[in-house]
Amino acid sequence: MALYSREDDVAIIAVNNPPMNALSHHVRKDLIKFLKVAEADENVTAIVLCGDGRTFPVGADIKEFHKSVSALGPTIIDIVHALEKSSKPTVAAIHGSALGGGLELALGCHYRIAMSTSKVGLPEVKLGILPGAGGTQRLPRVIGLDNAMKWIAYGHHHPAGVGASLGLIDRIVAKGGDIRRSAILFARSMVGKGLGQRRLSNVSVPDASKVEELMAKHLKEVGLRTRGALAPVVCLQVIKSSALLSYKDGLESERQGMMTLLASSESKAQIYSFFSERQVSKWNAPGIANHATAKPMQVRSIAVVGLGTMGRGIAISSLKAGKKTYVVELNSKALAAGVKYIRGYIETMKKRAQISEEQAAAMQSAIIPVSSYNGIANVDLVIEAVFENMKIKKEIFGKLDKVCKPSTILASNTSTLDIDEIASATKRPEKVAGMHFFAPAHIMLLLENIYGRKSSAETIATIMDIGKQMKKITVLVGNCVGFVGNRMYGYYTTESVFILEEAAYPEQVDKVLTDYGFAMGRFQVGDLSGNDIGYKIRTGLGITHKQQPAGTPERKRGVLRYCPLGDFLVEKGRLGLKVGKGWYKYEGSRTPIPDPEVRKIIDEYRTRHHIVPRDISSEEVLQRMLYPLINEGFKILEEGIAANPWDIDMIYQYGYAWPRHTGGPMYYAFTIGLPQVLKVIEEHWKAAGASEPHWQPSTMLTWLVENHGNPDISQWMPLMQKHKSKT
Ligand SMILES: C[C@H](O)[C@H](C)C(=O)SCCNC(=O)CCNC(=O)[C@H](O)C(C)(C)COP(=O)([O-])OP(=O)([O-])OC[C@H]1O[C@@H](n2cnc3c(N)ncnc32)[C@H](O)[C@@H]1OP(=O)([O-])[O-]
Repeated sequence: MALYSREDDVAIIAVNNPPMNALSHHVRKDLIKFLKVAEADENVTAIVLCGDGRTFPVGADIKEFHKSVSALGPTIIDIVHALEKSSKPTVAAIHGSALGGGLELALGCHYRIAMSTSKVGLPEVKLGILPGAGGTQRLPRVIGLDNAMKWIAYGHHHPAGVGASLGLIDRIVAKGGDIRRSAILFARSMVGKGLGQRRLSNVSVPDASKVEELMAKHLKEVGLRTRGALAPVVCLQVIKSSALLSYKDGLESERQGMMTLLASSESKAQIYSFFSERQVSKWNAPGIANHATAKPMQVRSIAVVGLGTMGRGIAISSLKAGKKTYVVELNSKALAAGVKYIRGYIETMKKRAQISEEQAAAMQSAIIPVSSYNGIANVDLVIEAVFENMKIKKEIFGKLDKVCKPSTILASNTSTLDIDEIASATKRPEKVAGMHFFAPAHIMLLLENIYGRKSSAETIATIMDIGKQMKKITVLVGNCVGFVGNRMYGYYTTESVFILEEAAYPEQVDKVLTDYGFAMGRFQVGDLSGNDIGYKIRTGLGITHKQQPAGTPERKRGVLRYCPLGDFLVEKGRLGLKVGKGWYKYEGSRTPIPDPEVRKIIDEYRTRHHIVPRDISSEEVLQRMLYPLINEGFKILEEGIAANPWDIDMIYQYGYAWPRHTGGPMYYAFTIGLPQVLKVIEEHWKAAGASEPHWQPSTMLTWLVENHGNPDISQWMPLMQKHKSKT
């Protein structure tokens, strides 16, 4: 709803639809109604539009999308035009965020004032759509075509100050000021001033003459940064019409663009992603607790043990979350180097205005370097980030268990090792869990938290809460080798080298993946993170080429098919970008260059095994790269390691750069259709059999297809639970 009140001669229309004042149908009806009241009331000389509670409206009600109510009149554009047409000055009073349809309402107003702390933007492209209430036509008229293309094609939230510098915001109210009072005074001061040029539909686009060069520039950039996503391109085409067509015709092209995008599978995937980002925080650990039943422990101090690349990033995330941060290295040189890096990075963030002077000073003084475990006896949470070795980790956990106070939670940043085994080195397994950050930990948004068999409800609630305080997309999963992300990824990399054996070279496989939307292909990612990481894991499993007794078939490990090409690379020193060569060669930049040396290694290997390379379609490459990963995702769901498909999809979007406009591996399977995915998996399983167990179809996938065909992704787990409860 919206509320109407008057302050003497100024009408105040306040949107009141907690938590974010989304412009649901009932709100829209109230807004039109109250605008008519204000317009008709002779005692009213000006109108202020604002939001109650946390924020100004943050846009259309996304929950109404794809429901008939979203199109029910009045629409947001109707309200925009009513605000603009008003004979009395209309002023938008912005606090919190004015986003999407909310900012479009403000663009309907004759004036906009905002709190200095507020944010403004048109983020619709992140939902796979475009600003559909005049934003594509009105924003360019205020901030120019160039800026409008940037704002809309990428959908960032901009500080109000930036909006003011571009002429979008007419007055900034300092922190602590009263935005509503300021707006009333401002509105009153505008009474009697001409509104002609304040009606944006009357104004022309300032840099319209540059439309072709700007279009070319932004299309190129969008092509590089949003890899194959439809919405950014359609946004640019529609914004272009603001420079070439009348306001009315421009609006029509906006309406058509919106229809195209709303009907696209991409926008459905991105809207699914919007709600999934929020769903994952509603965690559930079956048989232990869930987000509603468990209470987190208060954490004032965090100790990070090990200041390698991961430890440094975790320490910075802890400092950004306002925690007293103990940084631990037993070796004084390593301690000094780690602290130096962290202090330097804080200064860099300050220079980039990512944090304020005060925040930087507070972070600097919250760093406590420590060179013995005794120094962290009283911390609330320890996050261990040392070398990936079980023996070393158990030793450290054993020592921490002895020195830390009983309430201290001990978490490991391991990316694959068994949490229960680590916990067994302590007398407090209920206080042990995994917190798997992704490199670089202070940049990557994903935090994969792992609960062990004995982790307590409070321990789980606490690590989930810390993830939220670090502003991470925090996903809770159960304990198994490789947890969710790396467990699935293992089959992605396994199949990739099988494809090299049979038919393709690294650059061909990677092109299929980047065309699909990944920022980088599998082999380029291997070179970036270091091919020796995978080699160490294979060495730990005893399966690398070098470790095999003489006479062991190169392409077999017991009954399992094996491909040693990745081993050959590492054994030849081709560790990746860090040494200038891996699956590609690198000549002074991060640009991967196909290397004839690698082709030679692959060709010689094929010759040795009498493999005649065959043609392979992009479709087959894509299916063989993604379907084993999806199949494993279903196995993870049936085992209860992940509670919901969106947990997996958020892990892949925020940890493995899975393209957002396809939703993630599980949502992608739903888009393709589970019967089709199962059919392909079964064909490979029939062909490969026990030598390639990653193609053995998941029981859950098979059951869903046989009993429900392609049920909506939101129904997968309820259907499974119902089935299980009957059996
Ligand atoms: C014509 C027009 O051109 C078009 C068509 C449009 O306008 S399209 C719409 C364009 N607008 C957007 O894209 C902005 C979307 N919102 C956000 O980006 C964020 O909310 C936020 C503003 C940055 C705050 O983040 P937060 O972290 O502080 O809180 P939260 O957890 O996210 O949100 C708190 C709760 O509010 C819910 N919520 C937030 N925005 C919503 C919206 N626009 N519609 C419906 N629900 C919304 C959210 O699901 C969560 O619910 P629950 O989980 O508690 O049940």
